[in-house]
Amino acid sequence: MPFPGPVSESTPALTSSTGETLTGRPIFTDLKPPAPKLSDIEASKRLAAWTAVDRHVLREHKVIGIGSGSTVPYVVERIIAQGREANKDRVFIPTGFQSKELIVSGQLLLGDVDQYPRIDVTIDGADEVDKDLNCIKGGGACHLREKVLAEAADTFVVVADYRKNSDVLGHNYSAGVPVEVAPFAYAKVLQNLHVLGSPKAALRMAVKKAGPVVSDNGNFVIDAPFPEELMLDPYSILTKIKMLTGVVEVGLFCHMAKAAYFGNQDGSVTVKWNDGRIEQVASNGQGDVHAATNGSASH
Ligand SMILES: O=C[C@H](O)[C@H](O)[C@H](O)COP(=O)(O)O
Repeated sequence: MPFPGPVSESTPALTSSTGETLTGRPIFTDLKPPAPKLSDIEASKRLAAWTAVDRHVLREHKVIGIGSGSTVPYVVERIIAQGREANKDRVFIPTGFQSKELIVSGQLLLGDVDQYPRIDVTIDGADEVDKDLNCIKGGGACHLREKVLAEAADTFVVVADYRKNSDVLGHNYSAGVPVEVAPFAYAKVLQNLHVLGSPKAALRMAVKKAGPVVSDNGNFVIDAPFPEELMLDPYSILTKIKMLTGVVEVGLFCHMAKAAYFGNQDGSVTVKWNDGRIEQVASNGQGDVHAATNGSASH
């Protein structure tokens, strides 16, 4: 795949309208969307992904984590658009089969987290993000590797379309909390989850295969929906589930993301920061910041 688009190599340092420290040299690329025209949702994903890459994947970043899901191809697209020069001495760490394919087909250098346990920036999608930047992840069964890459990163950034922007986890993504389990322990963990307050927790079944979904790590996945009163405190649920023997990882990412970018239908981007600020970036790139109040972060 060619590296499209001209890239300015002599861009001055960016000062964010949020006061966010964007100390490095950003790499500006052409923001005009290429043909063909995308649906509203796809355009929103692309907008979020491109904005996040422009702000967080900087010249000095050499080890970059690439997440999973339907928004991530736009992340890779925008990184490729930064040009061969910017990417020639970078290494990209995938969170699973899909992102590995994106990296390889984009002719980017593939690495793994065992070689690079410290990552400059990881950008990933999410199934839902609440007002405190807690996320449900794992709708694609990738959350174990995703969490390792998020933890390993100096900066972890989430990108998504407006449907993922929520006040309370579970409002928009009702399938439940994804729980990766060792296959032989799944029935015991299911019972434990029922007792913990998720009576409808169920093994995730494959669609075009008889039997359960098997993760990239060879494990099963349980989806455990919890009532709103429990989802108000996702960290507490996370710790309880994580203590169950047989659980490999839980798709609740608490206190991890620095910022979440949501593309909106009107062409703007809502950015929720981990200090509570909410920034509206208009389609002309101008930011408008206000503090989050009374949980009104949804767009
Ligand atoms: O396991 C999958 C990942 O956590 C994805 O990042 C998440 O499911 C979001 O995927 P999508 O952007 O396709 O909704």
